[in-house]
Amino acid sequence: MILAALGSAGIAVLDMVGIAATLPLMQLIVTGSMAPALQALLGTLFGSLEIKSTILIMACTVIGVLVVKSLLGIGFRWWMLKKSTKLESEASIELFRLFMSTTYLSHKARNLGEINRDISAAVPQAFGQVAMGFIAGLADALTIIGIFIVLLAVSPLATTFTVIFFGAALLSIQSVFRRKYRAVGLELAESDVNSWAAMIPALSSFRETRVSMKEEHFIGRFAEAKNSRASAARRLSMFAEMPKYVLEVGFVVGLGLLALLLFSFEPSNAATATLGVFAAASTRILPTLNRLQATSAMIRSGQVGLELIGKCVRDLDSTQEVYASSGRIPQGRHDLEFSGVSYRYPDSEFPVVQNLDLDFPDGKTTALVGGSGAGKSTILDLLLGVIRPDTGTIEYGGTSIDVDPRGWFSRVSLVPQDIYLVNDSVERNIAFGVDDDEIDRELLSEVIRDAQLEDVIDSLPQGLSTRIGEWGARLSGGQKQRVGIARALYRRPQILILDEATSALDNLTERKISDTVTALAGRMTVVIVAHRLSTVRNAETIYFLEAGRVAARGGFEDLVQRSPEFARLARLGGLA
Ligand SMILES: Nc1ncnc2c1ncn2[C@@H]1O[C@H](COP(=O)(O)OP(=O)(O)OP(=O)(O)O)[C@@H](O)[C@H]1O
Repeated sequence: MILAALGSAGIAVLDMVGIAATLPLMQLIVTGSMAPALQALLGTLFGSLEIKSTILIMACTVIGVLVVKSLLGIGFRWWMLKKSTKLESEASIELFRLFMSTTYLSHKARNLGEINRDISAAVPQAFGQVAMGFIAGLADALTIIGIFIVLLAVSPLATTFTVIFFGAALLSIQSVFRRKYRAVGLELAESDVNSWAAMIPALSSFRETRVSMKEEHFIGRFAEAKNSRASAARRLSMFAEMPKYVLEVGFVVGLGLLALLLFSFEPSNAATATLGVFAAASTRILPTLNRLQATSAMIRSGQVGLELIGKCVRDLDSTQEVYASSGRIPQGRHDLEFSGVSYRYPDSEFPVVQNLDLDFPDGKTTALVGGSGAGKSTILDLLLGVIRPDTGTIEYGGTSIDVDPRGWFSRVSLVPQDIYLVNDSVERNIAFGVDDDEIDRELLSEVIRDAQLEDVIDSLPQGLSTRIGEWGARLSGGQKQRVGIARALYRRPQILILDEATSALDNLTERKISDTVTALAGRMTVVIVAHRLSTVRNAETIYFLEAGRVAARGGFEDLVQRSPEFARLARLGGLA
């Protein structure tokens, strides 16, 4: 910022020199004479000169100064753009990093459209418009001040008049447009969120949108947002340009009034020379003033971006979670234990899970079942370590998982119900988030075997390199789940968690996936969360949950005997 201000000041000084040099040139052209000191200086430098040669030397000096100023101006602009675009990309990266290190709960409460607006639109608005605007405005303001200092030396009367005249014009323009710029900035930011809000649901639920024939509804909402953006952008450009026309008229009127003033108070020769200098200065002042106006529009509308980022950063700062790696999670394989765990969501009145004691013995399969709202997903989030118990402990091999979150994350792997598959190769979908040259081919083959994916890959046209479409569109539900299991296994977890991983599958496919998981038994601890009891039939221990508490615990047959509610559900599922 300091360098930018210095650069702007340097260019303003050159501007001053350029304008100052035009004064003796104008005097020479109009009156045929110039200040004796300057005449003496030229005499010392070039010997005695004819008037034509003197004019030529002075004209060359003015042109030289302007050329140097322009070249420096281009260099300065290039340097500024380099700095500001770099800062802008750094700010976007930092904001993305903040979004990625916020707590899981605060992330869940966010809106994707707003995240996109903040990173992709508000940051450029704040940097491109506000920061760059301030620097450009500073350069222009300094240039104008510099020119006025020179003009003040030429004619204090004319300068005072010009300052008052243009100052009043500028202030009135500002007072008319000031609020409009901000309102337009708000509209631009709002329409960005709205266009996303129309696009995301339509594209994410393409099939439902098609069958329910709601395409036009979403296209209409998108069009509304885009039209509102176009109208706001049009108004912003117009508001930014409007002052130009006002100033142009002001310039002609101002020059006429100035001529009147000068010719009333000064001899006509001197008045003509002064007017000439003012006319020359005005050709420089006018575009600069126009730019200053446009910059002010840019800054005001961009301020909305700055405010959005400020709010977003304050909010993110208060929800940042540092996931340290202390290396304290014990090496090797151990049991996982919940003791007296209770948890209440910040906005819920009562604890969602209460005083839970759960054991997940090493190498065994443990299942969590229960009706909707029983607390299964909450327990799973506690187990993953993305939320923390209010009371009680979760320990792995006797060490709380809280003391080493990163160490703990490296031991667990999750197969969610809706696996997010990207439109990329099978290979990249399994080794998710790993650079190509770092993919461990041996491990890849191993997990493909373990997830019983070999036949699927053999049937694909380009095998492992086949692109599987957005959300794995080329694959069946069961195949997607297998890719999900392979992805989870690629991380070599000690605890594999399946969250309703088979709930959307038909019985036969569910059976196959269950067999795949059963085949992993003994090699790792498996935790299955399910509604459907058929999925958990083979689990060594089943926790039957009701309203956040363990209603019953045991093997499948054991629970059918001991829990009437469990037995009822098993009968409903044709399992008892
Ligand atoms: N982010 C949240 N904020 C407040 N309450 C929540 C939040 N998430 C879940 N709950 C509440 O906690 C309770 C348990 O929810 P949870 O999702 O753990 O149940 P579940 O057994 O997994 O249900 P389902 O089988 O329907 O997914 C529910 O009453 C739910 O409304």
